[in-house]
Amino acid sequence: MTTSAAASATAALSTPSSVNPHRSSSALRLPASLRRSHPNRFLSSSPSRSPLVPVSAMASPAAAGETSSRKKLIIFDAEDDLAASLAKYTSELSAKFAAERGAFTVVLSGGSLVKALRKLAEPPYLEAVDWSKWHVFWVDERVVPKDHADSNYRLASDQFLSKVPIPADQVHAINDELSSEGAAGDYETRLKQLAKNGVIELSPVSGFPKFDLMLMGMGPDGHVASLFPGHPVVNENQKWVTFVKDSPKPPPERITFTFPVINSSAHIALVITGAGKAGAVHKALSEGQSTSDLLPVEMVSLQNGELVWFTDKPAVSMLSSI
Ligand SMILES: O=C(O)[C@H](O)[C@@H](O)[C@H](O)[C@H](O)COP(=O)(O)O
Repeated sequence: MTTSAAASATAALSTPSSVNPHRSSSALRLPASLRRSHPNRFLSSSPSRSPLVPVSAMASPAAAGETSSRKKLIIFDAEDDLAASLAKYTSELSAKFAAERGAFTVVLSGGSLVKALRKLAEPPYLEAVDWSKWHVFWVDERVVPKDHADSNYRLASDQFLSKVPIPADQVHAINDELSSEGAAGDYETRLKQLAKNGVIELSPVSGFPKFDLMLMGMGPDGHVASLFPGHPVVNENQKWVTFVKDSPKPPPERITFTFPVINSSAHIALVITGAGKAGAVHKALSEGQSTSDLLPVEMVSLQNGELVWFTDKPAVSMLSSI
């Protein structure tokens, strides 16, 4: 999508303010193909000025006892705007969950997502966020020692966690002394204990853990967490945590949350930037595909929660061909 296409589309859609209190005056009309009923269809927006403008939402109204999910796609002019918006979004959820239940469970991926969190460790968020309520988890981890250059724990620790005062015993890293299979089982056992203690909520719908916020990236091939296209673990529907020994993205051994856990989340922020992701974004937002060849990113579909794609213009640059 060119800038001018985005700009001219920007004025066209108005979103009911009842759906979204943060409504921007600018919103994007997407092609009809993006507004149809595929589970991953979104409305979209291009907030160039506001720090947080989840402009459009597609909500399924929920009757009592039913589930509802909301999906948004936000397109930022610059990565710095994205990082500012992500910090605001996260801090608002932190305040909400800390007030509602005295804990905020946050799940991180590796990759470029971690850099996008940098503004949380700066004023005003550094002082304003109640870090004592945070419990941090990993949606996936490479099976390497914690001080290894490939470790997602180390990445998050170096770039984010070392800069904010989260109590050390609330940072739930994978046990790096175990095999991939052992580490996955151990992590699942620890999550179950934290669910028993009430730190992690359980979804009344699925019985799987319901994390307050997952912050995840997507690979150029459409993978999320360590759930890669065509790998059998994408179909795992019993375990909370599983492992792979043959990840196409090095290193090969990883542990990963399963889709039932990911899709039970209360909120997911999917951070997707750069032209290298444009093909997968295009595929994910295209119609006419069968449900048998879904990319992992297309399988992210919350039962009862909010999924927000935080993207930039290069990442959505192929959408004009839809
Ligand atoms: O450990 C990992 O490899 C990640 O958790 C992985 O799922 C990552 O988030 C994506 O590959 C996106 O990474 P980039 O944003 O760096 O492309």
